[in-house]
Amino acid sequence: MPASLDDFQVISTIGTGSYGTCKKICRKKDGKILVWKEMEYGSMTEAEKQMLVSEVNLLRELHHQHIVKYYDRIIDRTKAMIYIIMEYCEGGDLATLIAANKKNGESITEDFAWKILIQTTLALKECHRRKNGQAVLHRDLKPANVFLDKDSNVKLGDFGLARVLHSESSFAQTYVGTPYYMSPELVNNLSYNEKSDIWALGCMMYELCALSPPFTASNQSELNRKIRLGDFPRLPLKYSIELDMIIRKMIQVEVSQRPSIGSILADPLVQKRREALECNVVSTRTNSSDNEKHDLDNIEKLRNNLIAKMRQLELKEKELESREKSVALREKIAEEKLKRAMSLLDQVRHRDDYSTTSQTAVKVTLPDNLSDASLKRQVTFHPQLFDKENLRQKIPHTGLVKPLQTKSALPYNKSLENQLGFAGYNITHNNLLHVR
Ligand SMILES: Nc1ncnc2c1ncn2[C@@H]1O[C@H](COP(=O)(O)OP(=O)(O)OP(=O)(O)O)[C@@H](O)[C@H]1O
Repeated sequence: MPASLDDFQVISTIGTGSYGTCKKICRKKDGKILVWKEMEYGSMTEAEKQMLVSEVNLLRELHHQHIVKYYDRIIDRTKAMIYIIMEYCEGGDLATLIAANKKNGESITEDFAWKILIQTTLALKECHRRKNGQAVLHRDLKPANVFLDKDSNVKLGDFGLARVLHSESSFAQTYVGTPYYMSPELVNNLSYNEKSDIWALGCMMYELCALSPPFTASNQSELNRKIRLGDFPRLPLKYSIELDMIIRKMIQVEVSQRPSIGSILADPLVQKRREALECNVVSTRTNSSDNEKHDLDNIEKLRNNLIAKMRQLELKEKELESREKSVALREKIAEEKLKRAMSLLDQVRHRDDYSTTSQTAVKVTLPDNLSDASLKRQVTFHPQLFDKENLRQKIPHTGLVKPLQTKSALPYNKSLENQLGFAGYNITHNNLLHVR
């Protein structure tokens, strides 16, 4: 029994396109959520109406996991309306995704781009499969016609409908989309073919990644000129050269240079990506072999994490080793300097021993700026005892001494400052000897 409008309950309006309004509906008998597209056919000729009906019937034969499933059509003659009932794609469409990414300054991942490319190609392959010797072309491949299910898998929509609605009919005149994806052969008024769908797929993939179509212009003739030239910028650098290359191949002005669906799918990189994609799909199911695979994946991940951590440790060890080496080197330099200082000090002592007078003693006073009278006294010490221990004994409470200008064989001079300074004493600019 054919379905009737009463079999469904409208839940909400999803949106309105060029040809009609899309509504979310519930099938009463089992509660299944679907959508229908309401289109008014009043302005169509009888031939167009027939064509529309036969196309919708054709859609029912297109069964593919990446094509929006068409369930039924209901014709309401009193209102001259046709309702096309289809699978509900809760992930929305790619046009909405592109707009959201543009707004939020985000972009899709490389993996997601490959997924969309592969799944849309598979959907096109199913459509391009010749029926009675004639390929079914999409003719309106664009982000707004590529939907996503709840797991972000592709569901190609509006298939075949575009074929009818874009024909040279009065109805087709209502099409108001901007033809950014028009291929050079269409710009040159040549016929649409399978490779025109490939061109559109390349343009769509480009826009999905770059968030802007490959060819843009403010008017149709400028756009046509750019399309004929076929020059467009590289994809943003975050995308691989391989992805850029495959999209570039699809957007080639020369039709024969564009790859067919078959050659896209035969590309080794596409095959590798496809295998990975199919593995992922399998691992999301819940049978035991999937669980085993999931476990193996987890072990592999853990192994990779361990390897990465070991590499980090190795790097840290190397860093520590080189730090140790540099500390050892610095210590060695310091030792040598100390040795040199001690030997200079020895030379000074030796020179002082050589002198036979009382000049061997160096008189030291506390600096004037120490106000405590008890501290303001002269201190005498022998250069032989000129080391930290003795100075501390001789000058309690302070490390400051002032060498007197005596007949000592140890006159204050810059070199002495350097020698003593290094050996543990500082002599400041006003002849203050500071014990460190
Ligand atoms: N099967 C579907 N599942 C979920 N949402 C859908 C489905 N088909 C269409 N939509 C949504 O309904 C709205 C209207 O879609 P429709 O296809 O009528 O027009 P359009 O694609 O936005 O524009 P145009 O008709 O110019 O291509 C869009 O927001 C679209 O994403």
